[in-house]
Amino acid sequence: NISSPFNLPVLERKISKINSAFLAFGSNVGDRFANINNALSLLQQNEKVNIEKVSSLFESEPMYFKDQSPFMNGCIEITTQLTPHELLELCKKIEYDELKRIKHFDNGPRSIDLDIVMYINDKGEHILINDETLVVPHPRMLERTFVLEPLCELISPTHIHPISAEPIFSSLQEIYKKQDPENELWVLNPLPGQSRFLKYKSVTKFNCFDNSYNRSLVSPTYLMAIINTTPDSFSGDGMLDNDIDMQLKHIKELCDKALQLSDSIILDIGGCSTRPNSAQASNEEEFERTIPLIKAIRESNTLPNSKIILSIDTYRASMAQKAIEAGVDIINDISGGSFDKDMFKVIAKNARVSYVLSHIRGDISNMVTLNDYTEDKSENEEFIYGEKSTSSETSFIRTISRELAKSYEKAISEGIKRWQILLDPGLGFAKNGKQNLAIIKNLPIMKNYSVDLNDDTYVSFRNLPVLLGPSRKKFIGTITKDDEPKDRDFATGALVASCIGNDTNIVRVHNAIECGKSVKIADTLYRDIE
Ligand SMILES: Nc1nc2ncc(COP(=O)(O)O)nc2c(=O)[nH]1
Ligand SMILES: Nc1nc2ncc(COP(=O)(O)O)nc2c(=O)[nH]1
Repeated sequence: NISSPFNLPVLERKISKINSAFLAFGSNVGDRFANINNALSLLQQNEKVNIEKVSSLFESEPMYFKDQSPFMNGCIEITTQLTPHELLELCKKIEYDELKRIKHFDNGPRSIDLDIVMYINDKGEHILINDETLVVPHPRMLERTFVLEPLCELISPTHIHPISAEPIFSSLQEIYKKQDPENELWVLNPLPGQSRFLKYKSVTKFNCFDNSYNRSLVSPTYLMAIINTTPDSFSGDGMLDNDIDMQLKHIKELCDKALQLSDSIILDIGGCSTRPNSAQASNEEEFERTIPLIKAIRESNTLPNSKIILSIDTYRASMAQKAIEAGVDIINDISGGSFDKDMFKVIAKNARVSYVLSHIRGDISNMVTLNDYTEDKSENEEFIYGEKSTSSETSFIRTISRELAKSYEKAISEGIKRWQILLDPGLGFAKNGKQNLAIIKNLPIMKNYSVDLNDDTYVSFRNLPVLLGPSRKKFIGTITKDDEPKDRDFATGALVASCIGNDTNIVRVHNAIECGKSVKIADTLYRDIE
């Protein structure tokens, strides 16, 4: 387990707001994720450096010299009192002295590479350097999607490159328009255990009808199967008695069928119903219903464990910690960290565990009364696809996104890394039926949303995976006149296909066998996946 280097309490954050710099990191030798985490940890430990932001994690085929392993890349934003040359010295010291990098040849394999991409002084001016040891901005940054893509998560869409005098966003768009496979990237969510990741690939497609270029997912949608061990889940599929053998038998049948259509399956174990106004299970009850089953799944040698990604649906920090110790990969928290103040700290301490950050207002008992989004209280500058947006058409989805961006910023400030986060707009959590449909329809806008939050913090949802959970919810039954949740699977399948058409990364369903077929059809139709 790599301890998170960023879980310094806010008060201890170093005052180093003099200059800022953007660094690119890369690794393609050894445990790439550990190398990167260790390098960032060593940077953070320097008293003249403070890591302000970390991008998503990317994987890409090697550029220039092809005959080597795929690289893991990303970018960070730091504030620093070091000069550019002192910063270069620190990067080299970390690469060679601390992490024992051996340089074979230019563009060759490396355990870690830290490059200065841009350096900006306290007046906000780009520092330009071109001497025999250092060139800033990095001379090859504008030809590298593995630098520009992560960088565009950290800078505003209007950020101009000091040499090209073009917005850096535009340079990236121009590379993508070439539609060259060499420039394609995978986005990764790390999972416990070396080389286990959730992976998503987007490519740029030309739309001949309106001559536009759009990015869309081409990797398979992940199926998250709900394993309700609560007796009172609204969908009535709770496995009443905690009969582990019965549950394992059900899970085996589920996996055998579902894995005929996909390479992996996420099992979301839930021991506490979050149906509106439902009575909340005690800690003990939730523990008894979930942890023994998680352990039994991980200890089973009849289940296809290498293809099973385990999630626990809990808003309790203590439960999350116990589930991580029992072998869970993802914490699925419907509360966005708002029900338990310790949740973010638990996630931050487990750098390889992923976390579903959901939008909600209020709590289980009052969220149904909190779905008034008419007042667009945005005093923030908001962007959609990099363009400023204030239109009333997008007011609702911008409000959801803005509130979720504030939860995201709080999670990051408590040490969670961007690459751990999956977003969920929370269908049915402080939303009525029409609003749930509006979220699904406007999902591409949320995925391409960014905002300048008050304390001049820029948050972008670019590349963050999205999970949607429409399955068997009341808004479906209202439309199809199905009072019984179990009768809503066919309609859920139709809705799941629309979610996939709108670029969702993961869908959470009750009937994983039947909805797994909707996922397969939709992936084949929208993502050209055989
Ligand atoms: N995908 C990918 N390919 C690469 N090829 C060469 C270099 C060498 O970069 P340098 O010029 O900064 O040493 N770095 C990468 C990399 O980080 N990712
Ligand atoms: N990430 C996520 N988790 C969830 N957990 C429970 C429910 C409530 O539905 P259930 O009781 O049928 O599980 N919905 C969600 C959801 O929409 N997203």
